[in-house]
Amino acid sequence: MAAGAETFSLREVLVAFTACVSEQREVRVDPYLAGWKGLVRFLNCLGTIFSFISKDAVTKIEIIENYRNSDQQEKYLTVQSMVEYELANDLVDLQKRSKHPDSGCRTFLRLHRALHWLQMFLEGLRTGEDNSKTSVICSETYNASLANYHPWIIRKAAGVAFCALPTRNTFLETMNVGTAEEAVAMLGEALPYICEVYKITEELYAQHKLLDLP
Ligand SMILES: CCCCCCCCCCCCC/C=C/[C@@H](O)[C@H](COP(=O)(O)O)NC(=O)CCCCCCCCCCCCCCC
Repeated sequence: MAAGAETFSLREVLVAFTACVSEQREVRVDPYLAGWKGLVRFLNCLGTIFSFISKDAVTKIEIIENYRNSDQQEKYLTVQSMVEYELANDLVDLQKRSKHPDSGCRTFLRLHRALHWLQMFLEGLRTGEDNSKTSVICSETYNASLANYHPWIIRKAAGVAFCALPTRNTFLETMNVGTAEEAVAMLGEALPYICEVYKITEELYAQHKLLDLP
């Protein structure tokens, strides 16, 4: 485990996702990115074998952060306002990546798909047997979700990296939220919020036919 892991608690990350949904049922971008940044820090604690994954996540987080720091920052306050602004101004490549290869909409979609994996993975961890293998939970949930969007070489590299994951109980303790039982309880509290963020985004993207953005 890399230095710094002991000062890090996954609770703060999950709390960020609980702050994502506004009273109008909009998804706030800043806490969403804060949640992902925390997950990336956690992933980095698990070892350098995961750095190709965290680098890609960081690239995507930074693309959206740049929009949040631009002249158009208020247009990127929520996922709803981002979609509305980019579509109204023709800022999204709908068929193939060309004029706007890094639109907020296509970049956010990549994180959104990864959130689906996260939701399934955390649920698998929460309900798994004490001595079950995190690597198995991880690869099963990855194959059922994100893998469908990844080329063979990425799937292969991901599969190799998953083998480095510790057992479920060690993994739960690495989360620094107390005992494995306490970590499971925290997952139970946090997961409905993550599911809600996922569901709202999925509905929005489906409504605008954006779920297959190149
Ligand atoms: C705990 C183990 C973590 C395993 C992570 C499982 C997810 C595996 C994802 C593999 C992605 C490989 C990197 C490359 C991806 C890109 O090709 C691909 C497509 O992008 P493009 O359209 O711009 O080309 N990118 C993506 O799909 C975005 C992937 C973002 C992955 C972020 C994963 C962060 C994982 C954080 C784990 C934290 C675990 C917390 C547990 C309590």
